[in-house]
Amino acid sequence: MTADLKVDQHYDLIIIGTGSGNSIPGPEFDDLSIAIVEKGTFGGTCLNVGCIPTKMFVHAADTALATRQAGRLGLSAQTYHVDWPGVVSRVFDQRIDLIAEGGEAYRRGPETPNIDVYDQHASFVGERTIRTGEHVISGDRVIIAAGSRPMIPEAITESGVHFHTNEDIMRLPQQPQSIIIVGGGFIAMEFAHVFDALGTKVHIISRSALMRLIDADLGSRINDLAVKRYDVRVGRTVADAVQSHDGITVTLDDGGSITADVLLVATGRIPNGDQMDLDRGGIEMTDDGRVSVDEYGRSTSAEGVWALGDVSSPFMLKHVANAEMRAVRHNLLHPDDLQKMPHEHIPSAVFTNPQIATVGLTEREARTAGHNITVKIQKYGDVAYGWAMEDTTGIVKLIADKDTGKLLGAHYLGPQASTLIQQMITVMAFDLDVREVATKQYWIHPALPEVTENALLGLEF
Ligand SMILES: Cc1cc2nc3c(=O)[nH]c(=O)nc-3n(C[C@H](O)[C@H](O)[C@H](O)COP(=O)(O)OP(=O)(O)OC[C@H]3O[C@@H](n4cnc5c(N)ncnc54)[C@H](O)[C@@H]3O)c2cc1C
Ligand SMILES: NC(=O)c1ccc[n+]([C@@H]2O[C@H](COP(=O)([O-])OP(=O)(O)OC[C@H]3O[C@@H](n4cnc5c(N)ncnc54)[C@H](O)[C@@H]3O)[C@@H](O)[C@H]2O)c1
Repeated sequence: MTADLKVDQHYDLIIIGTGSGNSIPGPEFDDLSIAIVEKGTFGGTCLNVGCIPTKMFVHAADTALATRQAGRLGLSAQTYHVDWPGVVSRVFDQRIDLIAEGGEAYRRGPETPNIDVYDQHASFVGERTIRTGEHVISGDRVIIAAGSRPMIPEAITESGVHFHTNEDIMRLPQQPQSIIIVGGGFIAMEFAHVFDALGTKVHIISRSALMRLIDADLGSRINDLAVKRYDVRVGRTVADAVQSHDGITVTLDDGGSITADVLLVATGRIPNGDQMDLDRGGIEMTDDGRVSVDEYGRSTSAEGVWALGDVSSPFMLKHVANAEMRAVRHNLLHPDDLQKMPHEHIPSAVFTNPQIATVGLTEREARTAGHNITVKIQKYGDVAYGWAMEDTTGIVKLIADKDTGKLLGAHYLGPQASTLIQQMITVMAFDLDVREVATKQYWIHPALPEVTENALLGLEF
C-alpha cells in the first residue's frame, strides 16, 4: 500500500491531536522517536474552546446571578457593569493562551528532544503512514486522538449567515444584547446561563426537550426552570436564517421567527475521523462515525493503530478522554498486560445554573434493565444548608437496587451538584452498600452533603 510513497521520516510513535493525546509521552517514552501532529491550537478542545474557558465564564456568570438573586437573602446587590472584554482577556490572554503556547513550546523545545511537532492537518496515505502538509511520515505505532468538531445543521450552513460555535463565541469583542442558541444539550445549557446571567437576552431553539437524556424527574424541572429565564422553543428547529442590519433573523420550522445580535450553534459534535482518509490506512469506523477500537483502544482493523477520546469514544467527556489516554499509554508500555478502557459508572456535570450532575442509570433505564429498585428524591430545601441558601428547586435523586443495596444511579440538580455527586461516584466505583454508606460515616452538620445523607436514609429496603 505504501510501497510507492516517499516517506520523509519514520518514527517509533505518531500521535495525532494534542488534547488528551499530548499527555501520552512521559519520561517512559524518552527513548522513542515521536511525532506529534496538531493542526489547531495546542492543548485541544477542553483547554482552548471547551471545558476550561467555559467554566471560567460560568464562574463569572454564577457570581452575577447570585448578585441578582441576593434579594432572597435580604441583601440589596447589583452587578453594575459587565466588562466583557475584561472577562475575555482574563480567560484567554491571562490564562488559556499562555498555557497553550507553553505546551507547544515545551514539545518543540530542548526538554523533549525526541519529539518533533508537525502543525498541518494529518491524513492517512497508507498503513501507519500520514501526510501532514508537505511531509509524509510513518510510524511503528499511531495514536489517533483527533477529537471532534461542532455539527452544524444544513439549514444554517446553507443560509450563509454568520454563526458562532464554542470555538469563537467566547472571544466575541463585545457582549451581545441578544443571542439565539440552537441546541438544548450540554453546550447550549452552559452558554444560555453565561449569557443570561451577564445580561444578554437568550433565545433557545431545540429540536428535543432540554437535556433530553437526563432522568425524567430532573428533565421536567430543568425545562420548567429554563422557560422562566430564557425564551425557549423546544420541539423546533431552524428552517432558514438571514442576516440583517438588526443582526440575524432565524425562521423556525413552525413559521415563527426570532431576531438577535448573534447566533450560536450547539447541536452536537462529530468525531473528526471522517476528515482523515482513514480507509487509506486500513482503519475502520463505526456506523456512527467513530474510529472503531476494541476494549483496549486498538483499531479493530489496522495493526499498530490506537485511538482515544472524542474521535473514538462513545463518551465525549474530558475525564473519559484522559482515562482512555491512561489506558492506551499503559497498553503501549505493557503489551502483555493490557488494561481495558474504563467505561463503567461514567459521571458528567453540566455547569449551567442550577448545576446538573449525574452518574449511573436513570430510573427508566434501571427499570428497563429489570432491577428491583428503590428511589428517593430529596429536596435541597429540606436540609439546613438548603435553608441557608433559600433553595427552592434543588433535588437529589438516588436509585438503588433493593435486593443488593447497591447504588444504580445518582442525579443532582442544584447548587454544587458537580461536587456533591463525587461521593456517589465513589460509592459506585467501590461498589459500596448504600445502607452502610448512609450510617457508617459522619456527615458534617450542617453542610450541604446532608442532602445526600437524607436521600440515602430515605431509600426503603
Ligand atoms: C464547549 C465545550 C465544553 C465542554 N465542557 C466539558 C466539561 O466541562 N467537562 C468534560 O468532561 N468535557 C467537556 N467537554 C468535552 C471535552 O472538551 C472533550 O471530550 C475533550 O476535549 C476531548 O478530548 P480529545 O483529546 O479527544 O480531543 P481534542 O481535545 O478535541 O483534541 C483533538 C485535537 O486534534 C486536532 N486534530 C483533529 N484532527 C486533526 C488532524 N487531522 N490532524 C492534526 N490534528 C488534528 C485538533 O485540532 C485538536 O486539537 C466540552 C466540550 C465543549 C465543546
Ligand atoms: N460539562 C460538560 O461535561 C460538557 C459541556 C459541553 C459539552 N460536553 C460534551 O460535548 C457534547 C456535545 O455537546 P452539545 O451540547 O453540542 O450536544 P448534545 O448532544 O448535548 O445536545 C445537542 C442538542 O441539540 C439539539 N439539536 C440537534 N440538532 C438540532 C437542530 N437541527 N435544531 C435544533 N436543535 C437541534 C438536540 O435536540 C440536543 O438538545 C456533549 O454531549 C458532551 O459530551 C460536555
